Amino acid sequence: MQVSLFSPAKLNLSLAITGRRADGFHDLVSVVAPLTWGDTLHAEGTETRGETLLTCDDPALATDETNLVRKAAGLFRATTGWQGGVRFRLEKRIPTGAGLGGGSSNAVAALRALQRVSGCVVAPETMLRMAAAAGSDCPLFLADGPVIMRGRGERVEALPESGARRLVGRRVLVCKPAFGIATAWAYGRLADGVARGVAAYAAGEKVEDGLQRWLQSENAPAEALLNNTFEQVAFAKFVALPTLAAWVEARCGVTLHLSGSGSACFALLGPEVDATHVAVCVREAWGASALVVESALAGNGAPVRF
Ligand SMILES: C[C@@](CO)(OP(=O)(O)O)[C@H](O)COP(=O)(O)OP(=O)(O)OC[C@H]1O[C@@H](n2ccc(N)nc2=O)[C@H](O)[C@@H]1O
Ligand SMILES: Nc1ncnc2c1ncn2[C@@H]1O[C@H](COP(=O)(O)OP(=O)(O)O)[C@@H](O)[C@H]1O
Repeated sequence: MQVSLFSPAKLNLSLAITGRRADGFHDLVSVVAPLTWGDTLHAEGTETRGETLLTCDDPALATDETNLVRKAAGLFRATTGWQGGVRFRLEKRIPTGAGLGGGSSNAVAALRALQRVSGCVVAPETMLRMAAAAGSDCPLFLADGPVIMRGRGERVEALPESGARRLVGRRVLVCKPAFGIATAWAYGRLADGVARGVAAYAAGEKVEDGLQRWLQSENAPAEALLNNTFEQVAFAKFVALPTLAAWVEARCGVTLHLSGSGSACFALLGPEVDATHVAVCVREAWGASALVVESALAGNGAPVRF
């Protein structure tokens, strides 16, 4: 059997990091949505028992055991006992180190593909457990629409309909400079700040109150949701980010935000905004090597139940 699965990028519309846990990870509250833009993962069964083959059209991405597609396959085999062979082919479009969740999305696409290729029936709770073991950002990709993500990332619930309809279908412009930002660096920078007495974390209760208010205020636009704890540390270190944000705001009247730990930024585009004009401004500031993509927030509104 051969399957081809779309593996979307994500945007953290809101991202509040609320504190460091005893296990070294951080607790967060984030409204996250998949995009209509992303990678494609192809998978087919092979005759050789136990083999996992992986090729990728991006030569810069390692296809060894560090690749999250392989990690997901290892978790799937260990969990289900499946011993068949599989060949993956990854068509990569989402850049790494971007805060767009490309690797995490690929891991969930691999789990879904393996369900089909192996014929194993896997319960939703088991899919969630495997996804959470693959990476903090993986569970959110089990939903096909906007979610509220909590804990380390393993607690996901569908964004209530009143919120989802203000997000799904919104046009976005995503841009990324030539450099990336490592997630561990960004979390480490927050923790360093706290160690020096800086109030780097968001107050959990205030964040939850704000989110509930946004959900209940039917007229509050998606724009009122946007904030990201990482912006302060990322913008302080990587000055190309605030420089671009100021340039795009002045030239196009569009506000850029960081996605996840960066380095990708995004803007929600109103119907009046000419995305091509914004793209030209981004390239004027960051040069031709910058990635600029127009996409939309995706979702079918189906509830996520585990
Ligand atoms: C910041 C976020 C926001 O959605 O996204 P990205 O910017 O990576 O896309 C996520 O929390 C990233 O999740 P993910 O990229 O899966 O992280 P993992 O591979 O599990 O962990 C990478 C490293 O980040 C730190 N980490 C990650 C998640 C978390 N809740 N607390 C942490 O402290 C840990 O230092 C860990 O070693
Ligand atoms: N299939 C994959 N696609 C992208 N990155 C991967 C993959 N497998 C492993 N990685 C590694 O995972 C790390 C983070 O993944 P990435 O897609 O950049 O997510 P993010 O930028 O959202 O943290 C990168 O350092 C990358 O090398």
